[in-house]
Amino acid sequence: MSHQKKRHLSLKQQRNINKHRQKLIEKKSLKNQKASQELELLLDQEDNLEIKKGIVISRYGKSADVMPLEDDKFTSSHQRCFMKASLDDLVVGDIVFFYDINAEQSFIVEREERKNLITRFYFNKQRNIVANLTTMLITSSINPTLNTEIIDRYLIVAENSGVKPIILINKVDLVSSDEEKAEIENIINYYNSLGYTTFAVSATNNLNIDLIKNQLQDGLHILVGQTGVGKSSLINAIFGEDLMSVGEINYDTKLGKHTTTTSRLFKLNDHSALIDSPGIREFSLDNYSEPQLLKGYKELHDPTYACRFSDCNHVNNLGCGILRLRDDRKISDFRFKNLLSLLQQINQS
Ligand SMILES: Nc1nc2c(ncn2[C@@H]2O[C@H](COP(=O)(O)OP(=O)(O)OP(=O)(O)O)[C@@H](O)[C@H]2O)c(=O)[nH]1
Ligand SMILES: [Zn+2]
Repeated sequence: MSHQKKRHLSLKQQRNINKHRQKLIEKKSLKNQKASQELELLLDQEDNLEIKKGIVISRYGKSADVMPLEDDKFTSSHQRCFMKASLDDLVVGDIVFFYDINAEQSFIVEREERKNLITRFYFNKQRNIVANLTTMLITSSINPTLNTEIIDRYLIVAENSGVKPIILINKVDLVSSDEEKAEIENIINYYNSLGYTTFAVSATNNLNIDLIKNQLQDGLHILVGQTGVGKSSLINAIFGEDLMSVGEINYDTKLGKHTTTTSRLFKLNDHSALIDSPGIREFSLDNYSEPQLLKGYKELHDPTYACRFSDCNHVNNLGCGILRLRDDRKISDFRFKNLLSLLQQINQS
């Protein structure tokens, strides 16, 4: 293998790949049919095989679809890859190195260290959902009602994973009274004052879609939110006519109702992509601890508002920082209410 072909690899990665290749050679008599086919392919073409860098754009059971990266830029193709057993927890967004064998069967031998990882707890198990996110677009809508508790829940997830949250309040074309308008403006101003970029948008009227696009020039982004808030509509509005689906072959450009459960990655430009992931569309905080929950509340980052006792019930305990925060009017009523409700939920589960 020439140095030219390995130019994207660090020394450690080269070492790992060489070790893997050595192991394959040693295991010539592998019992597993698939593995020996892979082995033969690798050995037959050893000198022609190129190691490429790519990003996982979809996962299916024992395989993954990988989009090759050229000079770290997104491309327009993808190939089906198998992987060594120790890499079977790969998720969309993972950066990998693979032997480029052919479009139907290539082989992943290395994963780059993740910048971050979003997991979800369900069926009693922690499951990986998506890796290496830059932005989480927390989507809500004013119709039927604006649910700020769900916004706060996602903020907790974003704060604990090191992903930048942006809050979208969709369907503002449906605002019907000055009173409602003022209420929404208050909420937006409050989140902005905490340092969270928050936009009132309308997918239907194309309102402020450019503001969203400006935030998505670089990196991997995901839209999350309850069903019906307009995530698919917003993705269509963000992409306009140029929606490019690489996660699925023959995927319709209009994101209408679909039943697929795999995450898909849509390229926005050479350096930016949007992920649509049913796995993270909604989820609870079942496996979050109280300190993690409190970490997700910026108002509590001021150490003067720590509770005096570690087993504080935040209801009538002396020295409760959260109650003091409210008394000092350093937290809005709606955020305080959501906080108590979320604390109750995690303490029940
Ligand atoms: N009035 C109005 N309706 C909207 C807007 N955005 C979406 N909708 C409507 O809201 C409904 C749900 O939109 P979707 O884009 O399917 O919502 P979703 O969040 O992708 O829903 P799931 O796929 O179930 O998660 C559809 O009837 C849309 O036409 C908007 O900005 N204004
Ligand atoms: Zn307390």
